[in-house]
Amino acid sequence: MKVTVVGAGAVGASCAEYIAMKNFASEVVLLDIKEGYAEGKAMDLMQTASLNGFDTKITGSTSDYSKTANSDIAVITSGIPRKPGMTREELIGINAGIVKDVSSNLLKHSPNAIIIVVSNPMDTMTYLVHKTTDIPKHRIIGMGGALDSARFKYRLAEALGAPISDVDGMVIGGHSDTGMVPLIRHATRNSVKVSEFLPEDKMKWVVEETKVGGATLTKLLGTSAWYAPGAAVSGLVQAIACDQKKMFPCSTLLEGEFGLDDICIGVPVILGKNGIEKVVEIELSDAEKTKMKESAKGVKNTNGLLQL
Ligand SMILES: NC(=O)c1ccc[n+]([C@@H]2O[C@H](COP(=O)([O-])OP(=O)(O)OC[C@H]3O[C@@H](n4cnc5c(N)ncnc54)[C@H](O)[C@@H]3O)[C@@H](O)[C@H]2O)c1
Ligand SMILES: O=C(O)C[C@H](O)C(=O)O
Repeated sequence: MKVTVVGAGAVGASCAEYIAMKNFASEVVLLDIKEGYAEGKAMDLMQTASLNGFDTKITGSTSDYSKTANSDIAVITSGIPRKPGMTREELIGINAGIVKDVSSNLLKHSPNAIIIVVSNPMDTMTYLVHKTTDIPKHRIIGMGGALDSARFKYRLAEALGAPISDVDGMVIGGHSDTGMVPLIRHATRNSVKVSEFLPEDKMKWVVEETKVGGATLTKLLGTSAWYAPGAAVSGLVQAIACDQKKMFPCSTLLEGEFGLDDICIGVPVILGKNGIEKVVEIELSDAEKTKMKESAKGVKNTNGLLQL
């Protein structure tokens, strides 16, 4: 199993590290445009192998896509991150060109690869890959919901005063400060609905903190987060590489599901060796449907800025 990660920055390197630590891939190639940067990150990570007990071979490449040839999975993390006060949507001007270029280069050398898009604004970048390549939709996956759901569980555990392992929950919708739809109605502590434990105002707090989870970290760090994003990507890569048939919320092209069309947005999917093997059309309440529609409107507005 060969995995390429384009962009050896904060998220790319974190993602390569988690993939290696989980020890399921034979090879991870990091690629970046900064001279020597990916090679340096790869060497540093390889020097953790004996300490952390993994056998995954990590190599680096400066812009040489021949090194990525025949990758089974390719992750796109190349592009600029936001700074405090910015929205993810403001990154479109620079990142759209990068993502278009990178996906085309990747597919020249790995025509059968499954592509995981991370660069922001992620739902629009996923749509861009769909529009500018000719690969089937089940091989184009946007990562956002897995991360947002992890943040949701973090906030739920905090509000409940419970260990995170007791908590389950999912966030669908667009990966944006206003577009996320945390499904609080479905969230549970050990299969008991959280509404049994939390008052309305606490649940509202959890939802609002989840939606601005990325912005909160960006304010603290001066740039956007990388540990949880890297871990979330590694979870998707492992589900595909190990054919786990796991359910994650991912951004995928919808053609009528959830009443939405011609849009990539976060919905529950089953991930296995073929990429997205199924969109799981869960029943939404009227309020959740309205939030999903509003979220889709926001993503479509951003898609409208693409020069296709
Ligand atoms: N979808 C998500 O949940 C999620 C989570 C975190 C970050 N992100 C996004 O991921 C992207 C990367 O974030 P980061 O913190 O790693 O940024 P970073 O600046 O640390 O790393 C980005 C890297 O991309 C490289 N790069 C730029 N253009 C390139 C090109 N054409 N080819 C190859 N490499 C190129 C840069 O040299 C840099 O090393 C940002 O757009 C950020 O918003 C998304
Ligand atoms: O917040 C960001 O800009 C990066 C990423 O989308 C995140 O949610 O951490």
